[in-house]
Amino acid sequence: MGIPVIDLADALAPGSRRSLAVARQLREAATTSGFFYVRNHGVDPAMVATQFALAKALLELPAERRAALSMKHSPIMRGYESLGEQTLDAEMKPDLKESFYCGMDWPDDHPFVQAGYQTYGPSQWPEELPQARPTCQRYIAAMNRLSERIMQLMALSLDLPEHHFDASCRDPMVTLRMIRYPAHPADADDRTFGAGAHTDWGAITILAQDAHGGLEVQMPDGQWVAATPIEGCFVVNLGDMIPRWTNGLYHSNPHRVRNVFSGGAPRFSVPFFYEPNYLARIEAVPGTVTADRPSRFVACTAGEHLREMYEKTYGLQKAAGETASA
Ligand SMILES: O=C(O)CCC(=O)C(=O)O
Ligand SMILES: [Fe+2]
Repeated sequence: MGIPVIDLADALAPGSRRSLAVARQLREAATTSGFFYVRNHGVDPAMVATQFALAKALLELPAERRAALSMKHSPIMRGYESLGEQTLDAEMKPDLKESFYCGMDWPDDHPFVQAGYQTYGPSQWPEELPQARPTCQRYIAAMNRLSERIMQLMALSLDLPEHHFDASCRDPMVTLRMIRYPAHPADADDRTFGAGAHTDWGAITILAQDAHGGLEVQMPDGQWVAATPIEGCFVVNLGDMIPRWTNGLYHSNPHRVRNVFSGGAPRFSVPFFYEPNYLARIEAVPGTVTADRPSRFVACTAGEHLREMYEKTYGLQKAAGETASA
């Protein structure tokens, strides 16, 4: 069992000819590894290349400029995360990566911005890279379109109407992250990772990775399998909201990164995290609670779920009034 490649040709628009065939492949991946590649996804390769060039420019700004734009200055965690700031696997050493987080531009008077909800609000942009904001906004728009379509194919895969998740995905919580992994140290021990083993927290992640490799996925039998880069493909994986939405039928699998194949060069990756609307209710969809599969999760809102995850890995204080259920 590996990570399948799903070809989205003739499945990119609602009602397309191959939608049901793709939905079947998606179900197979979702009930096993929770990971798949997508090919013919409709995103211009030049746009992806531009995003990597920007990632390099952002993450190689002088240290004092990166510190000035630290995500610690942002109530919604936009900006720079420095080396070792996050520990994705609490049993391991702090992660050997640095990253830049940004999100969609929301109008200041949007009710979710006013409420200070996680992910809705301004990003921090470096003045010296004026192209950063428009480049990221274009990339996010393309990722939003692809994510919406994957959610529709997921609905079909669950024998639901194609548009079942559309309303939950209006005004989604999205985060674009650009990551730089330094070369893995020669004297690293087995507790050293670029990104420690973790599951993603949201609905779907669309990952662009450079050609070096280093990402591994844990299969249901416990084996770790390399998610080797495939030219022209994104890696898509399901986050923890999906098991909650499907009562455990679909999986969010652990994955981890070690930058060990790059010959000493840094590795760059650009994950895009797509989550439903902050207030969307995440509870088992029709057909997923059965006599054999009794209800396994407490229903919650998407916002409550996400907030709980940030608190876990960054040790954030719980915001007043937010009571995420487990
Ligand atoms: O860099 C990668 O390949 C994966 C990054 C990742 O898993 C994450 O940011 O959640
Ligand atoms: Fe991840």
